[in-house]
Amino acid sequence: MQDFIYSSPASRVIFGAGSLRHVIREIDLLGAGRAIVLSTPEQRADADHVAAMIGERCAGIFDRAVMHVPIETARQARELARQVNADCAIAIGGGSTTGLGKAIALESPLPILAIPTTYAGSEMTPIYGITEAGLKKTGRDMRVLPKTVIYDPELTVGLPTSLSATSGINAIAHAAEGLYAQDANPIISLFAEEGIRALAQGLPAVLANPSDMEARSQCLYGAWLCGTVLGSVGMALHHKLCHTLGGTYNLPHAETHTVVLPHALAYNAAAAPDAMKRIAKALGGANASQAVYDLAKALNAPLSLKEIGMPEGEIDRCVEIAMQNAYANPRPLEKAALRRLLDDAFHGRRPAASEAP
Ligand SMILES: NC(=O)C1=CN([C@@H]2O[C@H](COP(=O)(O)OP(=O)(O)OC[C@H]3O[C@@H](n4cnc5c(N)ncnc54)[C@H](OP(=O)(O)O)[C@@H]3O)[C@@H](O)[C@H]2O)C=CC1
Ligand SMILES: O=C(O)/C=C\C(=O)CC(=O)O
Repeated sequence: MQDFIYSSPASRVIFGAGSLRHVIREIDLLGAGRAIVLSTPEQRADADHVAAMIGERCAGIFDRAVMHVPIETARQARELARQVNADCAIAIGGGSTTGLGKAIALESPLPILAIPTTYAGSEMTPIYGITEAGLKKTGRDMRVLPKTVIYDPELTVGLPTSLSATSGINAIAHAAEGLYAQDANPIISLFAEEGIRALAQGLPAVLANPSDMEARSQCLYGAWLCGTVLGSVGMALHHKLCHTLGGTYNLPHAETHTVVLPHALAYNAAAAPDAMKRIAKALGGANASQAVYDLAKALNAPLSLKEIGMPEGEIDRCVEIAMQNAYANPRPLEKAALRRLLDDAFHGRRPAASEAP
């Protein structure tokens, strides 16, 4: 066994159907008085529900969270939190709403109580992202890690099956790259394997019956574990490519992860054989990249970059951008192979069984 460093994230997690009922107790345990509740405009009803549950402990609602946290939105939310004297922020929603909470925590001492309703996993990471003048900057800061997370699968029943599928594969991507991370460690690898297994089991059952609480619980449990992996070890080629594609062509976040993952795994397969074995085993398949592709297909998820909005003729430009910044990856970045990867992802081809470079 190799030497390793393991740091335990400091979040308190409350998990279970109906666990939202503990929200006042959790505000108390944070030592907070009054909370500002954050949501997207479309999830305003969820924010209203939380506000009604906490009554006079609600200092106000900010319902303007949007994807990628524009700096203007972050400033408005920070200002409202200040005006209403909130000493805690409750973020109910997906990664966009959690991201807004993080932007507040970055510049104030407000602890975040996150109530995730997708599988993106942001609630378990100290990673923040803020978009200014069209450019998204990400960073790591322990101040933004939510202090408490309430995982209530009942709140995910309304997540459409299409988004459940892609958000679930977004979570699997965190775990898959965690298994071959440069700073991987055996504990986080256990989280990764178990997270993939739970999602691979839960997602088809959610597709069959979106109200199946056992399946919803499996998925949210898997999302928690995969989010912990994202927050604990470094990501590699797959996440960098998705960041480039999402930022350059404004592609939808979870869908981009879903399309790219099989191809990023095929690219890295020969350089990370142990990780591939563990990913394949957790997915119940023989080959990691094909098993991810087949799962996405079975879930009726998008399989090509073309169908999610990437324009034709952009692959070379994308390869250039991907080659610009050096980062850790099991296999070195090779222009021709990256081009093949992106071409396969653009057309949605199933990765070949032989994954050797
Ligand atoms: N910092 C980090 O560690 C991480 C950050 N992220 C960031 O988070 C963002 C993506 O997060 P993601 O969760 O995928 O997307 P969003 O938070 O944008 O949510 C995606 C969609 O899900 C809808 N939605 C969420 N929950 C429900 C629900 N329970 N029922 C019905 N609809 C629901 C939202 O609807 P509506 O808009 O209609 O409310 C929205 O359309 C990106 O900006 C990404 O970069 C992602 C992972 C980790
Ligand atoms: O871009 C961010 O906000 C930070 C990290 C992620 O989105 C992780 C991911 O690509 O899923």
